[in-house]
Amino acid sequence: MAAASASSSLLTSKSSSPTALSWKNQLPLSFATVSLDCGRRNHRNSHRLVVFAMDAKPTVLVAEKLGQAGLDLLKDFANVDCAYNLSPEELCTKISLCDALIVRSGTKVSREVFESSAGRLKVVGRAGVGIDNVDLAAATEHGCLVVNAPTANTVAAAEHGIALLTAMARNIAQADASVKAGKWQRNKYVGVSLVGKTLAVMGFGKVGSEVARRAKGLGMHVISHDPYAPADRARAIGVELVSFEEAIAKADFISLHMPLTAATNKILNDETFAKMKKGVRIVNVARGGVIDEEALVKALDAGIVAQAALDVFTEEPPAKDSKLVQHENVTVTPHLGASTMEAQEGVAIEIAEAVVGALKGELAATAVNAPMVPAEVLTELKPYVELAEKLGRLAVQLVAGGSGVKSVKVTYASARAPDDLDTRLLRAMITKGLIEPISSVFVNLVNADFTAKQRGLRITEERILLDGSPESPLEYVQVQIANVESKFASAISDSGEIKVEGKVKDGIPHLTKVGSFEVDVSLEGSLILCRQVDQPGMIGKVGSILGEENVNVSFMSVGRVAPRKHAVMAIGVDDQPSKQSLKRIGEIPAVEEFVYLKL
Ligand SMILES: NC(=O)C1=CN([C@@H]2O[C@H](COP(=O)(O)OP(=O)(O)OC[C@H]3O[C@@H](n4cnc5c(N)ncnc54)[C@H](O)[C@@H]3O)[C@@H](O)[C@H]2O)C=CC1
Ligand SMILES: O=C(O)C(=O)COP(=O)(O)O
Repeated sequence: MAAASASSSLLTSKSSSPTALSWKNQLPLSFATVSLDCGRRNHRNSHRLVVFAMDAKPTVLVAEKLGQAGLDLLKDFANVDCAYNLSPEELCTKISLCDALIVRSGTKVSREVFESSAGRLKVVGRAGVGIDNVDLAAATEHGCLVVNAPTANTVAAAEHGIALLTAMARNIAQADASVKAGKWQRNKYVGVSLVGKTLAVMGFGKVGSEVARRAKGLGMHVISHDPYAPADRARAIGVELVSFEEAIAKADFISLHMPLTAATNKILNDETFAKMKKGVRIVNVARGGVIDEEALVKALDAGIVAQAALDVFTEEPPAKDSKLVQHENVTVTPHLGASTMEAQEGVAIEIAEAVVGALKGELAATAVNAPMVPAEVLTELKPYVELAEKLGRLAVQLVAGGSGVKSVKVTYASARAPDDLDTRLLRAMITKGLIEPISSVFVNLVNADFTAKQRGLRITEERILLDGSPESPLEYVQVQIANVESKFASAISDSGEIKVEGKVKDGIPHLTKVGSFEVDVSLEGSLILCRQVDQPGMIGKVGSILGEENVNVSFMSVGRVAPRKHAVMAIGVDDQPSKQSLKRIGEIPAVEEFVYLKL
């Protein structure tokens, strides 16, 4: 079960302490066995946490239409409840019965949704790219993983962008409506050519770069603004990255492909429209919010913007009498960028795999609010992950007095260069170990840093660079809690902190130091730490008390200062000794102090 405790903790629930809740208490699933298997899965680079469902399935609420192939994948693993067009209130009511939720862009996954789920919701899957409709901060605070499907609709969105660009330039929508109304207005619908014109692609990510590639094929001169895109990737397809000011000033056409963030909100506004070429044409298949829609109407009326083609709106659907939608120089579609048969099938599979994987405890490759750890790294770190959680768990159980745990220092000693050691996973597990034994909060990879911060727990990390060949990622890990008393005084180091140190030996986490005493005990089951006067027969005395009530001793080690002086004995036990036995151990005359700790 040692692997179970470490692995289940990665993304799921409290489980590793004997006193902690089991999976049954956390997920309304009757998961019986958990084990870690760091193999590759399909094409994805993700580790696996294998969970065997014995008699119940998780429930996945699909709140917007999803392709059949995705639904089929979900149904193999979960109960699937497809309920479309839910009001916010209905969603909040239903969510308390669901382990996962899948949405597209039409559902607001607000803080209320996470609050209403009362901890049951473990995964939100966004069947598409933009996660601006999901309250990520609230998800993280509630330990809920958010995954998206970032690749399957890229081409569809890019093709829609090009469709809008060409349709706008040649007045296709307006001309179509005119002919259908019985008119024949050949002079009214004279268009503009694309060839030789400058297109500014704003946001050179997946969609933007595909739009750029296609526009080059149409003979356009393409420039792009993206502060975070690598210039060589743009150069490779003949696109020059330029500043925002230069892009908007030079463009005949502007196509928007950035995410909606605080920085991009209303990035096209009165001020920026004023800097554009008169007669510029604008395409938006990103998010409505990147344009100040009132400012766009003004710019259209003033002739600064000759035309706009919009797939997305600040409010969707937009008001029926929206001036922007009704404007004769504006072409609109109802957020159709991702809506091709192919993209929807792809997105459905992509999100279903991500959600099922996350429910199984895998670290999702498309996690939006959790560190993504490549499979190779995870395979190597697995025993250290276990060690980290157990050291945190041990250290906090040694704390006494009411001052609270505020300041924790973690030291990683390794021969690896700091850049080769990503400690986020280890830090999250130490945090989990520190917090869970003393609270009802469950901590996972998603919410570890947030939970620590919220509790005023400051975790500082230090790395010690060792000489030698860096075969293993870490030589030892040390956890120190400052400014606290200990119920086991020997755990206080010479510098005044509670200190525990451990290492991985033959793939098994070991405790190797308590305070200033060196011990060596594998971190499995539970542990009795006992300081005694070093004298013969102590091991036998303690062993026979435990043996009398059939408590199996898995490990024993004695660390002493000097022969016949003080020694700390660490005893690993498979079963929990009775209070009576613990009392008897404490009554052995040579025993000066002892503590029983659950791992
Ligand atoms: N209309 C639709 O149905 C669809 C819309 N989308 C939207 O298209 C947008 C782009 O999607 P992807 O290309 O998949 O995302 P992406 O993440 O691959 O690309 C976004 C790019 O925008 C850049 N960016 C961020 N802040 C910027 C700023 N201030 N100025 C300029 N560039 C900035 C990023 O560096 C990144 O390269 C998203 O908003 C997404 O929601 C995506 C698919 C379908
Ligand atoms: O993937 C995106 O960002 C989209 O905008 C697509 O939205 P949709 O899934 O079609 O509601």
